Amino acid sequence: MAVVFRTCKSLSKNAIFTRGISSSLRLHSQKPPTPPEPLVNVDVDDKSGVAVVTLNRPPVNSLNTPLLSELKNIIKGLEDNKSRGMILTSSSETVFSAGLDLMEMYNAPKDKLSAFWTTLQSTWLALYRSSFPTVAAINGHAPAGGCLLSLSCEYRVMVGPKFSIGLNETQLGIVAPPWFVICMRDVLGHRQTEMALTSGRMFSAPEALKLGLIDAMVTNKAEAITEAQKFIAQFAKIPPLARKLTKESVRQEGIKYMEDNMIDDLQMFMDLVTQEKIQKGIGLYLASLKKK
Ligand SMILES: CCCC/C=C/CC(=O)SCCNC(=O)CCNC(=O)[C@H](O)C(C)(C)COP(=O)(O)OP(=O)(O)OC[C@H]1O[C@@H](n2cnc3c(N)ncnc32)[C@H](O)[C@@H]1OP(=O)(O)O
Repeated sequence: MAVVFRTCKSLSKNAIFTRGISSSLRLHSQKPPTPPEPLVNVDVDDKSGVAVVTLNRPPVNSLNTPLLSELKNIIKGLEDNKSRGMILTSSSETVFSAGLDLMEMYNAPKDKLSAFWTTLQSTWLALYRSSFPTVAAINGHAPAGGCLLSLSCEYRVMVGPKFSIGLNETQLGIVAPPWFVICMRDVLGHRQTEMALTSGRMFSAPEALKLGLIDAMVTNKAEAITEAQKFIAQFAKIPPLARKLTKESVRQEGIKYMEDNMIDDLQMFMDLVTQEKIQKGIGLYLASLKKK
């Protein structure tokens, strides 16, 4: 193949060679393919040093391994550059994130399942314990893993009233792992978390505001970003090290849970998701989404 490529390349600079099913060699004269859009975009404001991190995986920003991996690398990059803050939002007009990509969990080989979950764990930990202030500008629906990402930030501004947010796992017949529970309990307290999680209830933005699941409701994305910037600006005069250590201290339970239980948590996920009845449930749910 390498020899073929070299020979052909000399014929035309923009030639791409493909082998068809019949193994015949075909030559297409065409421009080089445009690189794929990044799954996550980052835009750092020169003046404030605040990064707007935009999930960009149409149509619904479902969280697959490559997206999670990109998000983790971006968070690490922001850490290395001593970021002043991060605003997490979506390029979609209606969906912040549809949560975990169910295709990653459906009929997947064990090595892929395992890579998916460990990437989710490490991305979540990077976000949850990040030293800089984090805000979710929730400009669309945020079910399940989408809600988890926003709960892992320090402040949530949501566009309302028509979008919804919540950890709906039980409605799907799956169980939110303990660190999802910790995240929700951090924000809602024990009683409301129990009520929300056992029912898998999704909340409209006004309901979420009343409950304290979000901190502010606005009418569009631009306002959400402005509110997020205002929240982050409050920390301009707080010494970053004191802030970081305090955040770590307040979030100690979740951080420690993940650090101490990564392997058990992976095992729990694998045991649950590979069960036949769970697979069947995910398949039916996916089919119902596609039928809509
Ligand atoms: C086992 C332990 C694991 C526990 C943890 C689980 C956490 C999770 O995050 S599980 C995922 C739960 N997510 C959901 O329940 C959300 C499902 N999606 C929706 O409710 C809706 O898609 C939406 C409200 C987010 C958006 O609605 P909209 O009308 O704009 O779009 P749709 O037509 O429904 O979807 C477009 C397209 O995307 C596919 N899709 C939607 N969500 C997911 C998903 N989470 N994973 C994979 N694919 C998804 C949907 O099937 C459509 O596909 P087609 O274009 O092929 O029809």
